[in-house]
Amino acid sequence: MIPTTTAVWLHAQPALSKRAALLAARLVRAGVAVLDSAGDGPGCHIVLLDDADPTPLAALAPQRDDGHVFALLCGATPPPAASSWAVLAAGAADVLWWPAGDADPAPLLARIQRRLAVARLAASDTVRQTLVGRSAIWRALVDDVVEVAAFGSSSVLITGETGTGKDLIAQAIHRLSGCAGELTVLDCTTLAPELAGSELFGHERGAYTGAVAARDGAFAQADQGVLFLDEIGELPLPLQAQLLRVVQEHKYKRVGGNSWQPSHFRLICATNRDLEADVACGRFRADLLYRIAGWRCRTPPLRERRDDILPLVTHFLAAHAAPQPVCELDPAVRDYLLTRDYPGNVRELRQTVARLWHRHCGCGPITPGAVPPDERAPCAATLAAPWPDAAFAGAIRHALDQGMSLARITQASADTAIRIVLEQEGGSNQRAAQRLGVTDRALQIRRKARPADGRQP
Ligand SMILES: Nc1ncnc2c1ncn2[C@@H]1O[C@H](COP(=O)(O)OP(=O)(O)OP(=O)(O)O)[C@@H](O)[C@H]1O
Repeated sequence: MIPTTTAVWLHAQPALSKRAALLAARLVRAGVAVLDSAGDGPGCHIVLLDDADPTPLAALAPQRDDGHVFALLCGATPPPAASSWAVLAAGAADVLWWPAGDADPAPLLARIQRRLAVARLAASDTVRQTLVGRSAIWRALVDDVVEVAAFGSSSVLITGETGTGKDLIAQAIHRLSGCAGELTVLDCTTLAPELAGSELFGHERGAYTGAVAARDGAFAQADQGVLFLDEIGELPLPLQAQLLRVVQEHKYKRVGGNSWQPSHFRLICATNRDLEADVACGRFRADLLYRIAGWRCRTPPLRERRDDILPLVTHFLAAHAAPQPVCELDPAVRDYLLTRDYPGNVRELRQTVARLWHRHCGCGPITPGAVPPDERAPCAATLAAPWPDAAFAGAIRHALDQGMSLARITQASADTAIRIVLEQEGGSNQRAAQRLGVTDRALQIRRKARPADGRQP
């Protein structure tokens, strides 16, 4: 049952107000607090729509990026697939056919309950303090990871460039999955072909020269826990074949042994390779890929989530500064960190912060002198680069191609600048106004007039 402290906002197109009243009564009977349809706030939003026209979704429930909008399509027949997809594309977390106002709300309540549970876990200190990031793409990934970890048991394949947090995600899945056993980590790049069988499956005494005692392998160690095969894409083909049965049936034989040993483990694999391409060129077995990829996620490179740079910097600085409070950044240092490239992704950012920290001394903010001399040139070049640049012109060309007016483009540019700076300044209106060169009051008025300015235009 949903706690009654949970707000559920009910919105409906005018023609559906009777249906909404019936549904509200059912929800209240189920112990849910139903709030005024005119309001907006934290909690779940339920929107009743005429399935012939799903477009009013955004107007009825102000666009949210927390995945808490549920659409009920109220046509007499099941909605056409295109309507459902259109509603999802407009921002709904899920779409249900709602043929009658007094239908059983249990399916809807189950979905709301799941969303709220995922949101609670994703917002918990343990998750926020380890999987740091506030960009929409990162938060969506964390929601997915939390859901699959805590509410599923499938194998997970994590793909992504080096340094993007694959290892961290694997650790988080282990923590959140609530399994009794440990996280057993095996780096497939370190498996020597002649010892790999023993590393994975263990061996019996006398199985080969030097095997003076029986030994457990990774699959035995991972029993009741999680087995993390890092860099699975580097596994040689013969070893891939050996994994098929144990991954599918959760039983294996030790090297030199005859009996099947059971092992109940959850499998997580990670790679920075394109496994589909490897399958296509015969480097990776398709049958193994299907088995390890019960659920997949991709950790985005830092260049796709630049809004996460400052929160990550604060996170790494806090670790260096503890137990002292984290120090501020001089604006030039902040610009340097925000505009620099990070081919090594978060790992490189972490090392960059460590270098700054080691050169920083005394109290006060970290100043530009802390940036190592050999790293200053690209920064100066970036700052000296002309603006607006080709990327900006490309974005404007795209907007014009979409038929946008000058007013709309101007509006969207201002909205984007405000959104970015507010995110970078942790929501502080005062600091954001200072950076945007407007007064506090002017920014406040604009945000009030355009409440969506904190989101993607
Ligand atoms: N979202 C994040 N929050 C906090 N730290 C992070 C985050 N993402 C990555 N890191 C840090 O960056 C470093 C690299 O992360 P990790 O080892 O998980 O990356 P990876 O994708 O597994 O890299 P590789 O493919 O090279 O093994 C680690 O020190 C990790 O703690």
